[in-house]
Amino acid sequence: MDLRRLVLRSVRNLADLDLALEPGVNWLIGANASGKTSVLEAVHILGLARSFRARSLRRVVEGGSGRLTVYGEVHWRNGEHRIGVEGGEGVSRLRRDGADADGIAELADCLPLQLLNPDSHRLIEGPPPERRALVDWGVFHVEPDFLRTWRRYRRVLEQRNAALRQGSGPAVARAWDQDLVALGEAVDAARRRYLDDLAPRAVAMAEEHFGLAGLDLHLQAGWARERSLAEALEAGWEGDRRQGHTGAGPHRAELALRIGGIPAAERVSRGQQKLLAAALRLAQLALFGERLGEGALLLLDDLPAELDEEHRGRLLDAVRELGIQALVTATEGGLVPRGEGEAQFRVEHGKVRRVV
Ligand SMILES: Nc1ncnc2c1ncn2[C@@H]1O[C@H](COP(=O)(O)OP(=O)(O)OP(=O)(O)O)[C@@H](O)[C@H]1O
Repeated sequence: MDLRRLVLRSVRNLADLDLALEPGVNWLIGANASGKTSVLEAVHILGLARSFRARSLRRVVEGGSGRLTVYGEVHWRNGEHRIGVEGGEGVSRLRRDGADADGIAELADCLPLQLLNPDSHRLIEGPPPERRALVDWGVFHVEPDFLRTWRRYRRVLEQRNAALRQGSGPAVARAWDQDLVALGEAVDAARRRYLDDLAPRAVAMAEEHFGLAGLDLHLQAGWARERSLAEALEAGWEGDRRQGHTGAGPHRAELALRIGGIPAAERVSRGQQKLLAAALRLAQLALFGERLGEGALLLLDDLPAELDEEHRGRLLDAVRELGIQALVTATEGGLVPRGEGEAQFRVEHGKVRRVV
C-alpha cells in the first residue's frame, strides 16, 4: 500500500498542496514551525478522520474557521483508491472512491497507518486505552469480522449500562448478559489470537533493533481469567448496580508490558519508552505485511526528539528493512541519516517542494 498523491486545502499554515509521494522513506525537512507536522497531521486525518494533536478538526483549519480538505490516492496491489475528508466547522464528510464513506473504518481500511511522534512514550506510561487501541488496530486489520463484533459488543454494553444507570432491576439490566458474554468473549479471543502472533515479533524487534531485552506482553482480558465472563458478571452484579456501569468485560482490557518482570513504565527511561513504542508499532507493521501482503504507512514525526544518534539510526534501519512507506519529519542540520535515493521535501513557511 502506498499513498501516491496527497492534496491539502486549508490545513493550518500549509499552502494548498498537491504532492506526489514515493514508496519507501519520504523526508520532510524544515525549520521549526514551518509546517512539517501539519503534513503528517493531514495524512492522519485522511486515514482516521481525526488529528493526533487537536481534539477538533476546527483547530486544524487554517485560521480556525471554515473547513479543510484532505484528499489522497492510495495504491493497493488490487488497484487505486481515492479517499477524502472534509471537516472543520460542522459535521465531517468522509469520501471513498466517489461515494460517501460509511464511517472511519472505510478510510482506515484503505489507508492503514501508524504514528510515532514525541508523545509515543504515552503508549507505555499512559492509561490502558492507548494500549487497547494498539491491539485493536492490529485485530481490525487482520480479522475482518472484528469491527462488527466489537461494535455489537459496545451497543449491548451501552444498553446494559443505561439500564444500570436508570436503576432497573436484574430482570432488565441482566437481560443483556447472554449477548454481552458471547460478544465479549469473541472480542477477547480475537485479541488473544493477534497477541499470540504479535508478541514474539515485538520481543525480537525490541531486543534485536533496540537492545531492550526481556520484554513480555500479556493481555489482561478485562476480568479475572480464572473466571468466565459470565461468572465475572455474576460476581460483579452488586458492584455494577451500585456504580451504574459494567465493571467486567473487554472494554476494560489492558496490554501489560513488562521488562525483566517489572512494568515497563517503571523500568525504562523516557528514551527507552519511545524505543519500546517503536518496537511495538514496527512489529505490528511487520505482522501487517506478512498477513496482508502489503505494507502500511508509518508517520514518523520529529525523529531526533529524545533519541541519540545511534538509536535514530537503528529506528530508521528497522523502517527500511520493513520496506514500508514512511513520512519522516526532521529539522535542518543533518541530525538524521538520510538514505541514498530517498525522496526529500523541503518545508518552508507552509510551502512544500520536492528537492531530491
Ligand atoms: N489553525 C491554524 N491556522 C494557521 N496556522 C496555524 C494553525 N494552527 C497552527 N498554525 C501554525 O502552523 C505552523 C506549523 O506548525 P507545525 O507544528 O506543523 O510545524 P513543524 O514544522 O512541525 O514545527 P516543529 O519542528 O517546531 O515541530 C505554526 O507556526 C503554527 O503556529
